[in-house]
Amino acid sequence: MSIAILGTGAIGNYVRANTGGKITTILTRPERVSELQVETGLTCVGSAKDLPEGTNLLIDCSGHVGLAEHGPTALARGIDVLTVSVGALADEDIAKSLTEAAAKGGGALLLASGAIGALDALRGARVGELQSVTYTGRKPPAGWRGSPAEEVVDLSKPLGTAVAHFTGSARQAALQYPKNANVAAAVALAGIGLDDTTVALIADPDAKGNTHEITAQGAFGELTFTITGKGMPENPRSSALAAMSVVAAVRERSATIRFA
Ligand SMILES: NC(=O)C1=CN([C@@H]2O[C@H](COP(=O)(O)OP(=O)(O)OC[C@H]3O[C@@H](n4cnc5c(N)ncnc54)[C@H](O)[C@@H]3O)[C@@H](O)[C@H]2O)C=CC1
Ligand SMILES: O=C([O-])CC(=O)C(=O)O
Repeated sequence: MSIAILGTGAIGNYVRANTGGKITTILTRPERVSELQVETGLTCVGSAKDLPEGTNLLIDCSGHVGLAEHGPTALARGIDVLTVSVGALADEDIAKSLTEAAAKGGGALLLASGAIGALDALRGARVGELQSVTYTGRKPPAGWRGSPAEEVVDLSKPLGTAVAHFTGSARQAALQYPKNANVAAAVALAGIGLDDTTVALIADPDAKGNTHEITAQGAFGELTFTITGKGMPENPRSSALAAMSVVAAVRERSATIRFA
């Protein structure tokens, strides 16, 4: 297995450090190629066109722009792309370009479960009639820095109470909060879709971590799922579980017994 990675931030670095040397190539911005090559000793390239022959997996840990920029080229070359930037699929142009490239080249776009769980239950539940799915994301104020929450609430001052700075569909959430609402998109894609999944995003001074809650009702019964994840030290916006889920997907890729 020859694996490349895009993104050398909090998630990307964790993934590289925990996949036992399986990642041999870094796809980065062209201006960073030489510097990163010296820093890491790995092959570094500035375009998906230049990924070495034989690369069969590109792991995207960069965000929506990176996936939109490099995903289609990799997929068109027949390279599978495992991504945490699930919310990018809320943009119809990006979704179309990824889908067409995958159909043309044979690569598959693999969605990491990321910072959330219960996607397996939703995927099963949607086979029967799934009536409603809601997702609530709750983070400490610092977890919303750099997002549109700042237009609704002053995150630099202590918050006296929890503030819901977004309510709407998963598609709107994913488009407006590219760094915070990938889980909303994952819940939607596993369940009743981006336009029918109801989302609330909350800045909460009492939040003990990044809390994600799903409720769902359908022919299967009822589901309530809550997880309180620890933010990554390098980036409190991103939960450690998101990075762990990518490592798990890489490890399971070569396992003979694995979850389907
Ligand atoms: N699915 C999920 O549960 C989660 C998904 N995410 C997504 O993962 C992304 C990355 O998270 P972190 O590692 O915490 O962020 P980060 O900001 O620490 O790292 C992002 C890295 O990607 C690189 N990058 C960004 N755009 C690029 C481009 N166009 N070309 C090449 N490199 C590019 C940056 O230089 C940086 O190295 C977030 O922006 C978010 O979209 C984050 C948390 C959970
Ligand atoms: O890491 C998290 O807690 C969730 C997140 O940022 C996202 O969904 O983009």
